[in-house]
Amino acid sequence: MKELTILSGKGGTGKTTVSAAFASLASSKVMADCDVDASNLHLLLAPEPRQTADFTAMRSPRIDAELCAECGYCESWCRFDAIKLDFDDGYVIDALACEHCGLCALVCPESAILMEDHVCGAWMVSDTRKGTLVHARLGIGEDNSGKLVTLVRREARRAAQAEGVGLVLNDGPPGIGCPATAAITGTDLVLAVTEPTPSGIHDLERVAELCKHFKVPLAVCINKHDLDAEKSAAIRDWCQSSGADLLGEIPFDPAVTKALMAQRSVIDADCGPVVDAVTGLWEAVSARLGQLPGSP
Ligand SMILES: Nc1ncnc2c1ncn2[C@@H]1O[C@H](COP(=O)(O)OP(=O)(O)OP(=O)(O)O)[C@@H](O)[C@H]1O
Ligand code: SF4
Repeated sequence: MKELTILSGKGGTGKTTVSAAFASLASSKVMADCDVDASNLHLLLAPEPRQTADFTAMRSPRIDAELCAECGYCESWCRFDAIKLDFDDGYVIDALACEHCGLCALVCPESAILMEDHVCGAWMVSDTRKGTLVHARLGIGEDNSGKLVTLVRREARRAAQAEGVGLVLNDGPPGIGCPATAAITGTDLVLAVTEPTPSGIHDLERVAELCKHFKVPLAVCINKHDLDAEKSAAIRDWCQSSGADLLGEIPFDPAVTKALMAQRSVIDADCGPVVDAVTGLWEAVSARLGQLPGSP
């Protein structure tokens, strides 16, 4: 089984546009929406959930006032200043400052601090007109998005195995933080969708560093390449000098936004020259995946 993760660093470069197009072009695959903070692939795929489950993760610690000896040990260890002495309530935890590291529970000599799980989101396995989609929803203000991305990927691989499907397509999150890291570790190939803008180029370099660190091969696609010829040339040069495979370039076309507003992929909406560009990109990505170790 092969796993492709589509990333960008900068948000809004066209990850979901490309992921939805690949979902239309790949004959056999399971899709995973790894943008759990602001998922939007489901808007294009009209999923019908066939399995729904709670996502539980570690919450803020709770101090049991009965057991607490008010020694102040936890306060002195907490590097986030999240534990304070309240003259009425004894030692209390500031939920906004707490980073859930759990150190206080480890150091408390009275075992007075409890770490409890709570429901902070949900994940779903759904039927769509393009095949199975695994997606998730993180509650407002909740942490643990990296953990939820890992869960979504695991369930997508599980579904692919059960269905005898050889490809998992991950629509990745923006940025290079914890959710992006969780979306690329152990994946076979990252396709970075970039655009010819200063932040597009800057964030492409950051994605490349991340891929290098986790030893994941990087391929690149320039979306809206005709909006700035000079910056697109700079991206081509960068790909050549850094050894990243430039696998395709997609022109700007207002029909793309119209297609997405009609909840259709650019392939299904037959978006003129964009269709040829994305089809060529998909063929190049498939060929690249086929050359990777472990391919039939
Ligand atoms: N080639 C293109 N021509 C014209 N508009 C485009 C093109 N590609 C993407 N867009 C538009 O850019 C916007 C962002 O695209 P998309 O949602 O695919 O990006 P994203 O990287 O998934 O964003 P996010 O980081 O928010 O998930 C959308 O309005 C889309 O219609
Ligand atoms: S370390 Fe334990 S006993 Fe000491 S103040 Fe903190 S919660 Fe109370």
